[in-house]
Amino acid sequence: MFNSSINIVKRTIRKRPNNSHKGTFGKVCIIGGNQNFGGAAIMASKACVYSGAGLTTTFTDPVNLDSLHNIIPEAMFVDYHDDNKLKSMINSFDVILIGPGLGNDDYSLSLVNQVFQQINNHQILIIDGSAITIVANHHLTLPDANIIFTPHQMEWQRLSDIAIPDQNDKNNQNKVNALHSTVVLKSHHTKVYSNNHIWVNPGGTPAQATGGMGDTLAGMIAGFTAQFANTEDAVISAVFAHSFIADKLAKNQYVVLPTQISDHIPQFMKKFEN
Ligand SMILES: NC(=O)C1=CN([C@@H]2O[C@H](COP(=O)(O)OP(=O)(O)OC[C@H]3O[C@@H](n4cnc5c(N)ncnc54)[C@H](OP(=O)(O)O)[C@@H]3O)[C@@H](O)[C@H]2O)[C@@H](O)CC1
Ligand SMILES: Nc1ncnc2c1ncn2[C@@H]1O[C@H](COP(=O)(O)OP(=O)(O)O)[C@@H](O)[C@H]1O
Ligand SMILES: [Mg+2]
Repeated sequence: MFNSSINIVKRTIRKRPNNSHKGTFGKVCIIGGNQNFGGAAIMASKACVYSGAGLTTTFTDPVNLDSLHNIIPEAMFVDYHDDNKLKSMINSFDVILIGPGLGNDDYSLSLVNQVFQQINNHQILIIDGSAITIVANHHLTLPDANIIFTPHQMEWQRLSDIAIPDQNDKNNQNKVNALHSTVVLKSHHTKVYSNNHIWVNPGGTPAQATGGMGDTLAGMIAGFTAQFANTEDAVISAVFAHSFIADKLAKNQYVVLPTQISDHIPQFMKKFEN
């Protein structure tokens, strides 16, 4: 399991061509971070930039602007209340990540609806955190796009109607097929379900059990899928990298912070590039 996962990572993370530029490595939009959960959008943005996405733009509440730029000045900012900007920019991104720290109020719902209405089927849409709860609570119809859900077990219960004790491979795969999406079901043993294929993460540590860890993973998945052509392999590689880095840090640390994982992504990618 570990060796086959390493093989996926090695065939995914390509050496960067000399004649490349930032546009070669994908444009990502991250939508999230209300007045209470700004950290989630910032952590996702940091993870995305450190994963090597060429350009990252964060649509968030303006209260988060200074913190965003203090922590990750490489990310661009758009006020997520600016409907016209969202409308005019949305189709310019390769990957849209919506949900980290988005919250569940009416405005969050309207943002999810706007994205669902405008996204096209060439784009990758990662639905995380609050956005999963919104899709579930409001029974939203999914748009025609390359969709990746990243639920923890409770979010998956809300979305799938499968109670946590009943979340076995057969029940999960049936629901995944009905959703026509990839699902990263996060737990102490995260699994990636796609197209009748299940990958089980060989790594992970309880040192990861801290708020923001999933926001960071969502940002990594955004960064990896923006750069690497095989989306399923890119998702698996991001999940693997996230826990591989955590496992290494946990050898000397009681708890691993999400932002520390991001700090180590560039070294991880260098180690496994091919
Ligand atoms: N710094 C920031 O800005 C941060 C912002 N954040 C943002 O907050 C938003 C809400 O996300 P959320 O995950 O915190 O809340 P919610 O969806 O209600 O789920 C929690 C409920 O599910 C249950 N549960 C059962 N199994 C579980 C499992 N395996 N893993 C996890 N939970 C499990 C759990 O049960 P409990 O453990 O409490 O018994 C509890 O009842 C979202 O947008 C996110 O991005 C956070 O990332 C934190 C840092
Ligand atoms: N005990 C554990 N062992 C391994 N991984 C864990 C453990 N607890 C949490 N994680 C990982 O941490 C992340 C938590 O995601 P999530 O609950 O969405 O966090 P948040 O929304 O606070 O950012 C997932 O990637 C999950 O696999
Ligand atoms: Mg989460």
